[in-house]
Amino acid sequence: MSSPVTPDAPGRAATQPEHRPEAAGPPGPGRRSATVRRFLTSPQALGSSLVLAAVVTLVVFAPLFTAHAPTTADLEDAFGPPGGGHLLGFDSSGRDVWSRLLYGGRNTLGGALLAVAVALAVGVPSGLAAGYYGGWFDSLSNWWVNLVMALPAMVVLLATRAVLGTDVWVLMIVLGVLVAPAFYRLVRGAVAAMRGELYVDAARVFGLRDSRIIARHVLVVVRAPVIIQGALVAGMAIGLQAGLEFLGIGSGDLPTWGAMLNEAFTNIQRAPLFMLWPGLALGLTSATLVLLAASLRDVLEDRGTAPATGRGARRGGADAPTTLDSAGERADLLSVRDLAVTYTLADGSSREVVHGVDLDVRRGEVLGLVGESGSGKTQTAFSVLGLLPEGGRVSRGSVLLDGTEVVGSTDRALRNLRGDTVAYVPQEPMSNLDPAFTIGDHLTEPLRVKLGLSRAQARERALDLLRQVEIPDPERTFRSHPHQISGGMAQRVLIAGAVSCDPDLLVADEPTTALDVTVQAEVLALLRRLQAERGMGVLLVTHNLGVVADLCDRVAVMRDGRIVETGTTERILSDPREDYTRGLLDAVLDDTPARAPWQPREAAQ
Ligand SMILES: Nc1ncnc2c1ncn2[C@@H]1O[C@H](COP(=O)(O)OP(=O)(O)OP(=O)(O)O)[C@@H](O)[C@H]1O
Repeated sequence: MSSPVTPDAPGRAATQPEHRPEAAGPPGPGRRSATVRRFLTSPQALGSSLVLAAVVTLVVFAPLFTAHAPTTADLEDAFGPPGGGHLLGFDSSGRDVWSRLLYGGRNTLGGALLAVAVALAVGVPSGLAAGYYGGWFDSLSNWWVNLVMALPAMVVLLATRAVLGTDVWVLMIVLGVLVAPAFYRLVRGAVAAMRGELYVDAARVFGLRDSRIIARHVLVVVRAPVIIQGALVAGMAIGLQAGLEFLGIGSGDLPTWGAMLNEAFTNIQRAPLFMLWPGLALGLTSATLVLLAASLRDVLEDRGTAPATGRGARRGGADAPTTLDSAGERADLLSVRDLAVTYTLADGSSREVVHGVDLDVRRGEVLGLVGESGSGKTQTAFSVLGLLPEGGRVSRGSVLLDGTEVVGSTDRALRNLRGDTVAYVPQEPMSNLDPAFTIGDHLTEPLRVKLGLSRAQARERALDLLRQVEIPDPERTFRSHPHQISGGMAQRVLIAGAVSCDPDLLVADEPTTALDVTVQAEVLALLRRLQAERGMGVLLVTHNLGVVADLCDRVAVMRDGRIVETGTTERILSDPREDYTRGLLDAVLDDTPARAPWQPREAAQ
């Protein structure tokens, strides 16, 4: 147990925490403009995108750059040299090479684009769903992906040609399906890694839908790697398609760079230069795509990354026996009865970690849930929020929140409760803020979604909330990213977010544990003031009896997954009936150095 801290100066919430130096991350104008700036100052990124843009322009606007049709043949012109408006001369059938190069590029690039689009359409949504939801869909899609990856692409394409014909577009669709696993694996891995991040939970607690969380928090994470992979796959598709055409497997009558190569190869003795133009076009485009992918990786991935503090990181392990306290009439705001939480472990066995908990929080009341680490406080709190970690479930009991049963509720019903009936203040403020978004984004999103405010109204309200939580420079903080503010400020921001939709109940899980001692006192004072002003009920999870003494009306003491004693704070602190509670109190006295009576800081120095 970390050493308990009793707030020194109740009621005084100073404004001391300041912005962190800009050196901690990209400065001022925000990450988007920093990314653009990085892109524009990278010669490789700029050069490759300019070359690609030139190729695409030539190909897309082919009629503007050539007056000749790519299929008009005149055998009299066969192998004719450049001249008379024919920039690169004639091929073996007397067709204009320049025009075939431009129109052929349309089919080659269009085919590659189709393959990438199919791969994205198949790979990204399935990767998102498998990574985010896991479960049977994940198992099934992994099996399918392994199967597809085991198939040799060229053989499948040859078989497709035999069955479905020589249409190059059909071949590209099949190629798209074959390369979709590259996107699937990339996205699934990234999403599964961030699924446990606390800011994803925080977004859920704000009552946001899964689709919105995925669009807002998850897609942002995979956006950069998907773009990079897209450029690489496009280069690969161009190469594969040209290879097929070169082997004479594609549709011979459609001009493509691969078909031009094939035709040039058959005449290599007579006109070796024929190989040059399609080879150059293919080489230049593929090399440009690879260079562009590499520079996009440097530009896009040079961003702040989420602090890797998944929720699993702070869990311990223990199991144990039984006893129960409290019951009687159920409170109007939160009433928990006989709550049990069970985890399914990796070996398939089950483990009950909360064993029949009863709890009540009345409107405007602050209940402290105390107990040593691993006693089940957080599991109880997560059950109230309907937000148990993966593998955990409420295996028994009832959680009535403002008259609505949380246990067994649909996602929709839970979303309706979160934000305006119940809100959450977490233990680790930084992990609960998505590093890709500004503080303003974090605060305005729930206001717009839950309260239906316009962008301008949400901004005003968010700034007002920042003022209420005593952030010194609200405008600046609004524009800042999480890494630009201190932990204390981040916790104030999360408290502002939690009270933004006027919840009836605030669940605060060790809200000051991750903060340093001086900031702890300020954040507690802030919570006390907001609770009093708004008349909120609070379920305060803590192991710190000092915090309990300062904030709580009543206390429930938890041990090994059970409530062992409940009572008013005064009674529990002055006359504990259980040895365990007495032990907790003794630990506070043992751990805390003897202190002189409180006096103002200046006087104490
Ligand atoms: N994902 C999990 N799988 C299995 N058991 C878990 C999991 N998460 C928590 N537990 C177990 O549940 C019990 C209660 O954990 P809980 O996090 O509620 O404790 P706590 O009192 O909040 O402690 P702390 O203050 O350290 O967070 C512990 O024995 C823990 O090992």
